[in-house]
Amino acid sequence: MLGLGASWTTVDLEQVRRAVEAVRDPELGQGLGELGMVREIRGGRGGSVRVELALTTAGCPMTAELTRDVHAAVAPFSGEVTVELTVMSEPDRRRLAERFLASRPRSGAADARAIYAVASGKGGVGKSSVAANLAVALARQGRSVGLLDADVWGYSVPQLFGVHRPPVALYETMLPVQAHGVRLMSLGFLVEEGEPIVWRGPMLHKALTQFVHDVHWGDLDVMILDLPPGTGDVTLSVLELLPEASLLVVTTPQQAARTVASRVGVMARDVGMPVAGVVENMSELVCAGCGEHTALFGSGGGAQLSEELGAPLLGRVPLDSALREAGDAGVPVVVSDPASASARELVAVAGALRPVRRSLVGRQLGVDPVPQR
Ligand SMILES: Nc1ncnc2c1ncn2[C@@H]1O[C@H](COP(=O)(O)OP(=O)(O)OP(=O)(O)O)[C@@H](O)[C@H]1O
Repeated sequence: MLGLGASWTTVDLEQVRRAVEAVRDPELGQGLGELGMVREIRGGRGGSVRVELALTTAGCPMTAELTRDVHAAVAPFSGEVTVELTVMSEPDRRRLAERFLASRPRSGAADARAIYAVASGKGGVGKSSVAANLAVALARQGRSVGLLDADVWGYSVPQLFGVHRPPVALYETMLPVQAHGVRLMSLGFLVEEGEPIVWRGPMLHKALTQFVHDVHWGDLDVMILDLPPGTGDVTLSVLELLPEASLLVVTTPQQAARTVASRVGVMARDVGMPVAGVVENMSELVCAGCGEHTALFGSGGGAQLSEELGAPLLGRVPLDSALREAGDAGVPVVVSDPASASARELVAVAGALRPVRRSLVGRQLGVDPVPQR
């Protein structure tokens, strides 16, 4: 109360401040109070409130979402809310970056409680679609999830999540882009849309090392890697950087696809990497009208591969136009059409995932469900 007449504010500004401080920054995933972004909060005539926030960068891509969330948080206390956005001073940005660096898990993404590297023998079998939807399904089950697009030449995470903005960079650290509850990083965020990556091996290795170690992933329950198809250099680099990863192999039911996918399994065995499971994608096509099942790409590839690799077949995702349309629209199918056959199967795969640790005696050890926080 400022005591400037009956028409002046009767709003409890301390209460408003607490509500604003509790709003989570959509990009940074932390409370605005904790991030030091809440500046002045002033009451005005007729119970109106003016909230001043300092953003990390002038071009912050999430201002609309942030403003909306602050309005919603203050609405119960005040009739009219104005949100004014300014930019942090350099010393404040530096302080925030230092705090991020100090609180960063020592090995970045490698400290995630479970790491799954999603691989395939060849391109186009739906590896990225599976990786993206598993990440979102796990996030919707309450896990903190990161998705690193290591498919450097064929990056598709920006398209699958419908985000094409660069990540926020704060001095020596970069913050993952958040979408559908998942923390994302992809080379595709750092180049112009559609621009090809023509980097040589050492540059790619350096970029991936930075993605793993220098990005502020925060405390992750699950890290999912979308590997390039096959068993090339980039795949080996990533697996070296994340030695605790277990492999998830995606294949179609087709015998030819199964054969090339089994090479990935051989590579995993050679580098001592456990295989968490196999996902068969583009299994039967189910006719929406008559319910008839058609094995467009043959059948049995997933089951055979699972037997060959001694790893469980975690699911058979049908060919489904809902999944393809969702990918084109930039909203993963588990969000856009959760009742579709493909979404239901992908959620079931997420529920069946179990990390497998390397055993000291050469035997794989199954451990309990994706660890809880
Ligand atoms: N179950 C499915 N039903 C229908 N369409 C699918 C299914 N899975 C994937 N697709 C579609 O197939 C295409 C290839 O999928 P995706 O990009 O996920 O494959 P990929 O194995 O990651 O390919 P690459 O390795 O070449 O990037 C996409 O257009 C995707 O929408």
